[in-house]
Amino acid sequence: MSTALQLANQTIAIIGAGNIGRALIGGLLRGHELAPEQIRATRRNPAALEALQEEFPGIQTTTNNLLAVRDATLVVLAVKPQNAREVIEEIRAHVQPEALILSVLAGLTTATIERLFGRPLPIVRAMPNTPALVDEGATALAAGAHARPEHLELCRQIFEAVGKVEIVPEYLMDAVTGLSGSGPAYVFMFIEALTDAGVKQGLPRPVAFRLAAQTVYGAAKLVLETGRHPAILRDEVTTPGGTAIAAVAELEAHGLRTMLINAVATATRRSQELSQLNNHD
Ligand SMILES: NC(=O)C1=CN([C@@H]2O[C@H](COP(=O)(O)OP(=O)(O)OC[C@H]3O[C@@H](n4cnc5c(N)ncnc54)[C@H](O)[C@@H]3O)[C@@H](O)[C@H]2O)C=CC1
Ligand SMILES: O=C(O)[C@@H]1CCC=N1
Repeated sequence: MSTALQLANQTIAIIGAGNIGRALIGGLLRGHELAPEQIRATRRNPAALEALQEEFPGIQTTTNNLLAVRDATLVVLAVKPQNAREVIEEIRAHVQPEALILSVLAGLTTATIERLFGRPLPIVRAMPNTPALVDEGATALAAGAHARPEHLELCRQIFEAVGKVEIVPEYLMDAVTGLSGSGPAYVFMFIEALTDAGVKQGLPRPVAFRLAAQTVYGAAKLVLETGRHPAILRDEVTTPGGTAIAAVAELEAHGLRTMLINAVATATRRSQELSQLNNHD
């Protein structure tokens, strides 16, 4: 029989508190279940750590990973994939035997992480995205071989503080990385392009920018809140013989859908390649 792990009882070390790590600290503290003193954050740049301390008063910040992990019950690996090996080799002898490892690293399997630690340990793999910074993240979680359901639940609580969570089998994490992990980049390009399009038609850039961003936000909200199929919602915009259908035909002619399908396939392949690279000694 497994017992639930309480977020309030955790001591959390965030190794590599950059964009994603910072988003998690914000979400954890806004949830009010955890005191700032229960969080230790590391990164390389002392000035950036000072800024983090100012943003989140009370958390412990250090450039010393060993100091951060020694009493941690949950260790979050949030460095870039290329720094993962050195960081794991540095901390592995100092991580508590019972600690849960939560990895947000793209393209590093739980089996590889376990091999780098050199012993069986509970690992949960997460693929969040940067809208977690404004509590609108989309995160997928996958359990490693030794993670128990209560470990997965604890991680779900952490990411639900900064957005929506899906649980998937680990083999789907590359696809998640291609879709929602990398997806904000595609949407930002879309907003930028839509802004340029408005400027080309004579709108002042700040006005075009606000209209473009709000259109993307509002359309996403309409899909999520109504639960209706996007094709039906699109049909409601396209007045017969009107403006929207003329533009839709143009987008179809230039292969918008195929472009996105291929872009996500390419990002998924790249995530698979990174997994292969990281699997080799
Ligand atoms: N940026 C994104 O949209 C997403 C990133 N990820 C994953 O999250 C991880 C972090 O990405 P970001 O936050 O964007 O990167 P980032 O570069 O903002 O943060 C990484 C941090 O790690 C620190 N670091 C590097 N070496 C270190 C060491 N030896 N000890 C302690 N800290 C060290 C750096 O100082 C930096 O602050 C990556 O593995 C990436 O695959 C996952 C999902 C989305
Ligand atoms: O581009 C990357 O590798 C990371 C993972 C998902 C988004 N950014």
